[in-house]
Amino acid sequence: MKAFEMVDSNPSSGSPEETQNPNPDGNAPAESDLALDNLAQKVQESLSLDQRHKFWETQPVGQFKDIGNPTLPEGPIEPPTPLSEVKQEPYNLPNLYEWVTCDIHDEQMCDEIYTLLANNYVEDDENMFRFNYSKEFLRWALQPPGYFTAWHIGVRVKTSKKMVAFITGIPARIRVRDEVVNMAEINFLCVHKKLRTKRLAPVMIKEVTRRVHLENIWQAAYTAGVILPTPVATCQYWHRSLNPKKLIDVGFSRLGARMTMSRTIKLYKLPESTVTPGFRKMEIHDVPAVTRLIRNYLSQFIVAPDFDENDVEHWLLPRENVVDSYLVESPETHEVTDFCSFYTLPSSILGNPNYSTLKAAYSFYNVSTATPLLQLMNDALIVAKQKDYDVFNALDVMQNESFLKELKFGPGDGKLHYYLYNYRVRHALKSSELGLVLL
Ligand SMILES: CCCCCCCCCCCCCC(=O)SCCNC(=O)CCNC(=O)[C@H](O)C(C)(C)COP(=O)(O)OP(=O)(O)OC[C@H]1O[C@@H](n2cnc3c(N)ncnc32)[C@H](O)[C@@H]1OP(=O)(O)O
Repeated sequence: MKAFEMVDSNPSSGSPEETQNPNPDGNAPAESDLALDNLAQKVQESLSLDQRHKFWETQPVGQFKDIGNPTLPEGPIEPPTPLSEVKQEPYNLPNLYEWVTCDIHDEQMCDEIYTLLANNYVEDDENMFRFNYSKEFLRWALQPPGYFTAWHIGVRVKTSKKMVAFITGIPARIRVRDEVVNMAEINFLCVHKKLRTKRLAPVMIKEVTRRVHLENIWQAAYTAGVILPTPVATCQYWHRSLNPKKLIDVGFSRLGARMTMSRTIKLYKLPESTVTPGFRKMEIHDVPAVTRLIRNYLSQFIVAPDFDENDVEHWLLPRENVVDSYLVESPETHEVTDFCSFYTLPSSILGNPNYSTLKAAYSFYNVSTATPLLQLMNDALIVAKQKDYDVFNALDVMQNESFLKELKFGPGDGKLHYYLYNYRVRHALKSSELGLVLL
């Protein structure tokens, strides 16, 4: 999942003239406002560090009180328990509700999950946009090689059978420094708006943990927009306008100071076609070459997935309206030298009379060896524009910082925190030390 990141409006941060996230007064904020914003965020973060976390304090995760303690070793926090000691029955839910294992192949089940998420999943702080994961996307996200149906967990109202909560896990091999760890990636935690703050989320998390343990897996990775004990890294989203007029009309971004609409449109204009010779869509026969390229590239990061060919075929082979992948095949040697990819995650635009959907592309995995990363990503922007996306989003993970400002991305105002369950890292990592993108 991603926090919804609306954009900071700091015109001096190297972001383009059109700044994003509207100010109520419609004026560009003064530097002093920005300093106050930063201060407010720091205060918020430290308050969150002081806050008690009744549930998270009981879990094998890095605790705030242990931050910076040099005596604690890196690695698993708790050893695995014998499988025979893992609780065999599901956790108790409040009486009105029941567990359901979700077979996402089932069209009706997929509809129910889609509807729950489309109406209740992540929104931005101002409740202007809500993630609208498509059904094809959910099927892709939940069925990687070796997935477990038992890890796709719903909660229904017993009487009406209405789906009111959801959480998922998928298996993944994730490398932390030299150690490849079998983990679960946890995502799509959602409780219906009418059932919030009733402590249902901790039960959902305990139940998915139990089901992951039953497969003899003891670690997990997840991301959240909220601060919990304790992030292993904190990233920022950046946004590159492709359709600035629409983004301004729907309140995603606003006209920069001293900018007109026509100047803004000109600022974000991209060439009609890509510029790199040999740039083409990835095909199935490219899987071995792309796997080699990506494995080699990801080896430089402290935390990264350990992709094999099956993973690359699943996660990176293009799927219409789900994931797009392009590569550069050298016209001379036919060697695959560069790769870029993005996934499709639209957002519903809430309460706008003219527009209902924001079409967003999210940068996924990118590797450059022969083509400068800047040029490769500019080509990715060009194809995204050709395909009618409104905005191209990227986190500041991997080497993304090297192209964000120059390619006219503007910084978002939210943060995305990365977490590991039952795995301690000694120091918080820089976002550029992360080689992992979760959906
Ligand atoms: C080995 C295998 C391990 C597998 C498990 C690994 C861990 C996986 C962890 C899950 C990774 C999920 C990754 C994603 O999908 S992140 C996406 C989360 N979803 C949304 O933001 C959608 C909109 N929001 C909601 O649906 C609800 O607000 C949710 C469901 C988020 C909370 O429901 P509600 O608002 O009704 O609250 P409550 O009264 O039931 O429960 C309150 C407790 O829940 C803690 N809380 C709140 N938000 C989150 C959050 N995003 N991750 C973890 N914990 C969270 C909170 O700090 C408090 O605990 P504590 O502070 O008192 O201690």
